[in-house]
Order: sequence, then C-alpha cells, then structure tokens
Amino acid sequence: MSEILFEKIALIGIGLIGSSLARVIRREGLTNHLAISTRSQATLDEARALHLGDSYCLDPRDAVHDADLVIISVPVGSSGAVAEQIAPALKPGAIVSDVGSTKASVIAQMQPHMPDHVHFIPGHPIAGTEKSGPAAGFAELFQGRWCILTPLPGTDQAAVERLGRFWEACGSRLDTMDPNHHDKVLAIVSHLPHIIAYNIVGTADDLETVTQSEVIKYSASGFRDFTRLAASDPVMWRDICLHNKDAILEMLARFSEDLASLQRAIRWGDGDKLFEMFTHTRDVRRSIIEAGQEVDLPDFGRQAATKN
Ligand SMILES: NC(=O)C1=CN([C@@H]2O[C@H](COP(=O)(O)OP(=O)(O)OC[C@H]3O[C@@H](n4cnc5c(N)ncnc54)[C@H](O)[C@@H]3O)[C@@H](O)[C@H]2O)C=CC1
Ligand SMILES: O=C(O)C(=O)Cc1ccc(O)cc1
Repeated sequence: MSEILFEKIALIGIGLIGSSLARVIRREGLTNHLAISTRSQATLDEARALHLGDSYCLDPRDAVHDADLVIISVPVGSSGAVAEQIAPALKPGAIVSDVGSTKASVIAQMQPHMPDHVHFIPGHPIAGTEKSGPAAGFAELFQGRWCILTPLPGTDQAAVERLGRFWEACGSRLDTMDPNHHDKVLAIVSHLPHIIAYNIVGTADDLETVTQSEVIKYSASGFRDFTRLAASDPVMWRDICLHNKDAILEMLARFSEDLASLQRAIRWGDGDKLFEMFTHTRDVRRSIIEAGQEVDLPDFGRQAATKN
C-alpha cells in the first residue's frame, strides 16, 4: 500500500485505461474518494457493478467538484468537449491530466478551457491492450511501463512532481517530453504499427485467391499478432489517426519509401540487401530485450490481451 496522495480523485471515462487506473488507485489506497464519470448510463452501471469507485455520475462536473486530481481517459477526439464541460467546476489548485495517445492535439483542444487556477499537465501511459471498456482493465497494467508527461512551459514544477509520484505509485516509470516530439516518437513506435496491422488484416480479408477460412485456419503467429492489434477499438484509433495526422503521414511516407526499396530487392533477387536488412532489424529486437523493454504482461494481462 502507498499513502493517500490526493484526498479526492475524479476519473472521467472508465474504459480500459480509466478502469485500470481505478483498480490500481484502490489497490494502492491513493485516495479517500474516487469519483467516476462517463458518458453513457450503461458504462456507468458496469463500472458500479465492478465496484470501481466510491461515487458515480453522468455529469462530469459532479465528479470533478472538490477533486484534487482529475484524469480524463476518453478517446482523444473528445478531450476538448470534456475540458469545456468540466472547466467551471474545477477546484482551485487541482491537477488536471489525461492519458491520450496523442499530445499536441489534446493540448490544443483542452488548454483554452483550462482556468488559470488549475495545473493542466498532459500525460500518456505507454501501456495498453486491444481491449476496451470497464471490464477490460486490470490493476497491473502500468507496472514497469513508461508514462510520459508533456508539461507546458511555465507549469508549476511541484504539481508535475506530484503527478509523477502518482504514476510511480501506479507502477509506472516516468519521462517528460515535448508534446510534438512525443507525437513523432509515438507515430513510429505505436501508431504506424497499428495502421499497418489494420491494413494487412484488411488486405488478407480482401484477397480473392485465399478464403477467409484459410486466413483463420493457417494464420501463423506473425499474422495473429497483427490481428490482435487490428482488433483495437475503432473509435480510439480513428481519433489517433485524425489527431496525429502530420506525424503519422510523415512516418507513413518514410515507411512507404523503405517498403519500395524492400520490394525492389525482392524483385531483383538482391539477397545481400535482404540479408543485411534482416540482420540489422534483428539487432533492434535484441537491443529492446537487453534494455528490458520487452512487453512482459503478467499472465492475466496476456489473457486479457488475447481473449476476444
Ligand atoms: N487502449 C490503450 O491501449 C491505450 C489507450 N490510451 C488512450 O486512453 C484513452 C482512453 O482509451 P481506452 O480506455 O482504451 O478507451 P475505452 O474505449 O476503453 O474507454 C473510453 C471511455 O471514455 C468514455 N467516453 C467517450 N467519450 C466520452 C465523453 N465525451 N465524455 C465522457 N466519457 C466519454 C467511454 O464511455 C469509455 O468509458 C484514449 O485517449 C487512448 O488514446 C492510452 C494508452 C493505451
Ligand atoms: O496493445 C498494444 O500492443 C498497444 O500498443 C497498446 C497501446 C495503445 C495505444 C497507446 O497509446 C499505448 C499503448
């Protein structure tokens, strides 16, 4: 158990990330009151049935009233609307944060609504699965995983440190980054892999020469890995594509060039080039494992990540 870090915490949005936060907050005893708000009655009822919080409301203003920490865990395209809704009810001195997968757009949407008397500190836990909804979360999701904070210039350092202590109590390792840099890094390591997965699964599904049942029956582990990513929430990934457009298009352009070069090597039978490239990429994988960065989900996480 950690200590009470915030007297009252409000979670707006209670899907995979919000409910994982709720579970770890409860497990670690980080607050005396956990208020939960989400847009639909059905999801709120599900959160209540799972005993994720101390109070439940549809109006996010009721949840943030008197809250010392507010974390918004909704698809990035909705963060501006939520910020506008909660702004008049925020407690002076409160920390307002989010978990969105893109940062520059979330800041552009939220910052104009944030009153001067709160500390707005955007964040992004680099931890998740392809599942969504309140039942999909688990308290261990953030254990040993990075959480990137992208504070704006002039943000109170004590507030940043306080939010950092919260994420560490949730099990995360902490980094801070410029929001635009964050968006470029995440475009290549997270957004592009998902887009490629959506695309390859779509291509396999469209092939006239291979039946859908053959795709399912013979899918080797490489393709199965793609299908897991391609099962991720369509609203969340639509929003990521729309809200990190420039960085994603930049990385897609680079990717397409490199793919054309690989295509050329295959066409011309350039075995040396293929061997050189595949050797180099194997080294990247080895570096990830040596750095202890291989995703090591506990068994329950793996089950949550693969069950459909
Ligand atoms: N799923 C993942 O692996 C990760 C997701 N993220 C980010 O976390 C955020 C939440 O993602 P998940 O929890 O996976 O999604 P989810 O789909 O599981 O949950 C989203 C929640 O937001 C609620 N919601 C949607 N619009 C709302 C609105 N206007 N007002 C109030 N509530 C609203 C939904 O009812 C639901 O409770 C997204 O911004 C995503 O980019 C960050 C890291 C990993
Ligand atoms: O399921 C996976 O493999 C993920 O990559 C999860 C994920 C999705 C979005 C994020 O912003 C961070 C992590």
